[in-house]
Amino acid sequence: MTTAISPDLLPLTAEDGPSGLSVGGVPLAELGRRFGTPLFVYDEEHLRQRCREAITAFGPGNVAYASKAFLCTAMARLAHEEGLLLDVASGGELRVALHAGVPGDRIVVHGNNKDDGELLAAAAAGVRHIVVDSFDEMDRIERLHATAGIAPVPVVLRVAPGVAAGDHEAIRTGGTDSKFGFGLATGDAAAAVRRARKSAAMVLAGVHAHVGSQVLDATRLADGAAAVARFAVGAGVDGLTVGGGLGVAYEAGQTVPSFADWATRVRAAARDAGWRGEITVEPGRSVTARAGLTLYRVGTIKRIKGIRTYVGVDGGMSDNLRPALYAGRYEAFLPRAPHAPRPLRARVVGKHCESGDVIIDDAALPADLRVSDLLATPVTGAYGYAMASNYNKLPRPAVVFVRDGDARLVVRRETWDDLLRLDVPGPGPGAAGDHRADLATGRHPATAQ
Ligand SMILES: Cc1ncc(COP(=O)(O)O)c(C=O)c1O
Ligand SMILES: N[C@@H](CCCC[NH3+])C(=O)O
Repeated sequence: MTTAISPDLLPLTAEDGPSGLSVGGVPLAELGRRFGTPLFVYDEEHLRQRCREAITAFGPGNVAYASKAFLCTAMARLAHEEGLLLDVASGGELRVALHAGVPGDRIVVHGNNKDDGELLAAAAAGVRHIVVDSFDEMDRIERLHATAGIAPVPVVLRVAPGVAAGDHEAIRTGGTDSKFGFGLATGDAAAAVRRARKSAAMVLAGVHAHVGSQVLDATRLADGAAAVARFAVGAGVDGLTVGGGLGVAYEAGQTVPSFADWATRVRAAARDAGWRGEITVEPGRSVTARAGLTLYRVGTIKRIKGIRTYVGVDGGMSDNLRPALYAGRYEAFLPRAPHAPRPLRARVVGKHCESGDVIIDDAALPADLRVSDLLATPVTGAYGYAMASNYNKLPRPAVVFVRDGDARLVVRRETWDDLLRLDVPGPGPGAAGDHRADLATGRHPATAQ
């Protein structure tokens, strides 16, 4: 492919100008200089527009943003301001949502293995409902009701519908052979409904299914919805959530269903199954992916004659794990020349100590690419920062939201000092003696009383 980057992969406000490509009215070159690289840049207008499109398609109150795709205080606030509920999948995500000011009754709580602390925090926050995933979780909720005095909690039961979809094995969830949910085929889902109805600790508020993520075929999303809707109708349950999973285009030419297509397909499937109520969804990736891009600085270009060219950038698998984990594919462009043809083939790699640290296996790039160029990978707004790590002790990047010519830092870059903040101080350089910290208390044995 020698063509320029497709506008379909760029955030909605992306625009070419004398300083190269800008997003939200701010040139990417300026963002790279001001905030450093690697940098996650989000088009705030794009994020808000996707939230609105989802609500238009499914109706107010029927869309929960799956915060696992990308969460920080600013993102939780934005989704809440736009009228979305928040789907959190751990006590940590719940903590961020509450910190952002999202009221408990706008939050739904997921997780296949919630511990007592997470369940207590959810109950204390008065969450809209807990999505219960297992009989062990029911035991736990009943015990906490009996011993910790938590009020009966609204619960939605997660069902494994026997429909699994998604572009990689690791992100398919809805099959019967899955760690998630009560199997429909096994009879566990029906048993879970009976048990929830009898329990004094739970108020049954609905059923839920999620077939998988990065699903490009709306038929598969509809199949999952049909299976869980049929079950809900048979069981006489009132609420129906059909999960998230709507895919996005990472490369030019991929076609993806819109929120409206998704809503139409899922509604028709549920109606055919006899469902007459509202349908709730939990999109993550489809809200944030294309709104975000990553800026890197090119540091090395290694040409191996007759083999290939490696382009080394200043991030890698610590800010985008998707290529290594799911063979995720991306494109790249130079913000200084967004319309440039891209005849150069090269492998874009990170700075981590392993050969699997690949961002784009076979990227198309402009021929005049040089060291110190700013390079952008679009469609990194979902599961990029969310899965970032400190591998090789790389500080995690900063995140900025851009809008109407302003850039707002929403997550600051980690510093080298941040990399030490969890380390338990030892006896200090040069001190003799036992360097082992007490693993249970976190104190050095010499100081333990
Ligand atoms: C239960 C549940 N809901 C929603 C989502 C969000 O999925 P996506 O980001 O694919 O929309 C996920 C992740 O796949 C999930 O596990
Ligand atoms: N982390 C995955 C998606 C997981 C979906 C959450 N259930 C990805 O980047 O594609």
